Amino acid sequence: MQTLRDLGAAQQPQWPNQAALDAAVGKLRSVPPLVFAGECDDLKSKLAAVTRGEAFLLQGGDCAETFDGVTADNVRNKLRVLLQMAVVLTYAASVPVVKLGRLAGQYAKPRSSDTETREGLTLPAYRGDAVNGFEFTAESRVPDPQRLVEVYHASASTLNLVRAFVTGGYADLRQVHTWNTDFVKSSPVGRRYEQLADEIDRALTFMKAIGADPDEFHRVDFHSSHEALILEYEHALTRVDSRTQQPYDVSSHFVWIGERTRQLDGAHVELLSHIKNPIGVKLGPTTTPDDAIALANKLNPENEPGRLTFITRMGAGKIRDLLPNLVEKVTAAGIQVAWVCDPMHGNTWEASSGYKTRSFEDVIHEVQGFFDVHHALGTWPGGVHVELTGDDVTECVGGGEALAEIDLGNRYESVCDPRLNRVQSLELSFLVAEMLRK
Ligand SMILES: O=C[C@H](O)[C@H](O)COP(=O)(O)O
Ligand SMILES: C=C(OP(=O)(O)O)C(=O)O
Ligand SMILES: [Mn+2]
Repeated sequence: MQTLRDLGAAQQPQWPNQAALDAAVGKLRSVPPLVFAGECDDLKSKLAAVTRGEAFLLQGGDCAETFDGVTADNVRNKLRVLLQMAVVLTYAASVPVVKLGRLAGQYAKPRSSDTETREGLTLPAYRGDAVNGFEFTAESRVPDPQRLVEVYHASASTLNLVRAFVTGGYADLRQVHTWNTDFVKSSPVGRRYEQLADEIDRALTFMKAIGADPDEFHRVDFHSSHEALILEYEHALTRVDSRTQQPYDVSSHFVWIGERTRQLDGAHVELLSHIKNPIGVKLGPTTTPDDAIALANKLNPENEPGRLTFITRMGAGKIRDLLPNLVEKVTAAGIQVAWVCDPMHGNTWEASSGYKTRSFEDVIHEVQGFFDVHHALGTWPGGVHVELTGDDVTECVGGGEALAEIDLGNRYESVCDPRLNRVQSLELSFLVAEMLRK
């Protein structure tokens, strides 16, 4: 029988011990699903609204989650900044915002190089906590399939807390001020947010006065997503839904195929073509319109709105040249797709200190280019996909706090790509809200 790996699967770990892999996969096949297929369908209908130009997607979280990062503070801070950004976008632009965390499963990383060399020592590259350890020792860098079981448990803990927050009152719109308390005095963007929160308070008081049900504001819809990279993991967590008899990848509500694994005949496209979740594909600067059309035909043969999201990541200097032809041809082919901008992955560079970084200004330029291209074509700029954290890290330069290259070492905590910090994330949301309003 042909296996997924026979199809040519890019970016897979070389597991050293087949018996250990079989045991981990066996365990994963027996565990309960992390999400319910009906929830995936709900998200799909929300993404259909994005496709129709009636809603905007905010997708964000770490480049790479870590097992050590599964703490209440870390999860809460990430959720909090996403809720604040969503409020800014919804209120300032009067557009419904679909909230999608890049979390509870984002543990595996594709890499440019299979190895990493430090001071003359070459070891296998770190491929995310799903595969091996970040620590630069030969022992830690050996792929260990037991980590896949740990990914499941880490994802379950994260999702459990997120579900508690979004349904249990933390995400209640009447808490708009509370999300900002430790922040407001220290930054201009915090004060700007506070003014917006005051306006929301007044609007809520008004709505209550005219008889609206305050419980309407008590909970928010929030979904999970990650890159479907490790085939054994995603396949083991694919289950047949008892309602519809259709297969769903129950590791997450939404999964996407990365830029490095989107080969039309490759294993990732094959696997995701068989599941019913809403899915995404990253499209980098080498993508031709024919590539995109062929991917859409294979991944969404019924052309169902909400099923497929194209996440473009061209780079700030290229987007105005490359995106128009892509969007124009895909649209002319009648393809139903949500267009989302990842302004991070085309804009990474190495600072002289050796830290991988991105400039906030490049990020904004790419988003502005994305809006301008869609505006010129009459298509809908459907959302943003960002690497961010709720903490005050120093990983991307620029922004209102004018973080400089020299500051990067102060608090650089990412194990893979540099993330926007809390201030930069909120600033981005105000700028995107302005673009949306226009
Ligand atoms: O997050 C995306 C990729 O895994 C990452 O950009 C690859 O980084 P690398 O070029 O350091 O391998
Ligand atoms: C690997 C990633 O991106 P891309 O596939 O676009 O390079 C990512 O989103 O972290
Ligand atoms: Mn990344």
